[in-house]
Amino acid sequence: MPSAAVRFRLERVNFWYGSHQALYDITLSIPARAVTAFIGPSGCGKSTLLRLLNRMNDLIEGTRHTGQVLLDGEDIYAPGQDVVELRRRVGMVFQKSNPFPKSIYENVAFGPRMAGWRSGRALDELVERCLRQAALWEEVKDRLHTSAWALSGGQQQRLCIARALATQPEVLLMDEPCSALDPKSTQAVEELILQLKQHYTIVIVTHNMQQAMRVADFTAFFYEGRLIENGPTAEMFAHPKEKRTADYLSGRFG
Ligand SMILES: Nc1ncnc2c1ncn2[C@@H]1O[C@H](COP(=O)(O)OP(=O)(O)OP(=O)(O)O)[C@@H](O)[C@H]1O
Repeated sequence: MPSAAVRFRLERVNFWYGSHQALYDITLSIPARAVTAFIGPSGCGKSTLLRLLNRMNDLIEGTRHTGQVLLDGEDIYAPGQDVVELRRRVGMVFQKSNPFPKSIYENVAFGPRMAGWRSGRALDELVERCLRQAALWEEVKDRLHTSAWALSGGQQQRLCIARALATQPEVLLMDEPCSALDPKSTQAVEELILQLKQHYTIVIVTHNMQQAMRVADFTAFFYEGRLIENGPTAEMFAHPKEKRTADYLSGRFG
């Protein structure tokens, strides 16, 4: 990849669910303060690879990997690594928005409270800042203490982004964040992603190639657990080097 600072570096990563190998020999750099998209047909391992980046796969019994996953040069799987701190640094937003059954305010305040923040002005300011960053503040500022479940799907997804931002992460992992959203909400979330990349490293799994074109600086194409090709998005879409990439991008399969 080009000269941008590397945030994640994967070195020869293999991954298994029990005896089923889902990833093969993945070597890939993920640049800082840019958006990287993982694309490829269903089941090719995009989500598995995303979950390796903040050790969410640890929660699935019977999984194991070989190779190295380096964050700022440090192996996140090395003995003694603090997984709670890792997940604070590497936040995650899921396909289906999943606000807690609490108020809008408490959804955003949840992570900071777990980290020891008390009620007060500093917490109010943090909640406001995150809601502003998630482009939701104007829509909810008069009803912060009402249920998050009363928000629309697109608003709930932006709330989940605000909640992820509240622990002050460095990286945001997004697993198909727009797949349950209508076009207008999708546009709002995409605009947000473009804003956020100024401060955060973003990795997004998407089935939507137009979305990858619109938001991603870099794209990695996977097929049957292998990384087939990666590089700057515009270049890869215009001139794919591999036939399988070209076939996928042209809609011939997937
Ligand atoms: N919890 C699990 N237990 C066992 N196998 C799994 C599990 N999750 C995923 N797999 C398998 O690992 C492979 C990769 O799955 P993964 O969900 O990473 O693919 P994906 O590219 O994200 O797919 P999709 O686009 O459909 O979400 C698939 O063969 C899948 O069946």
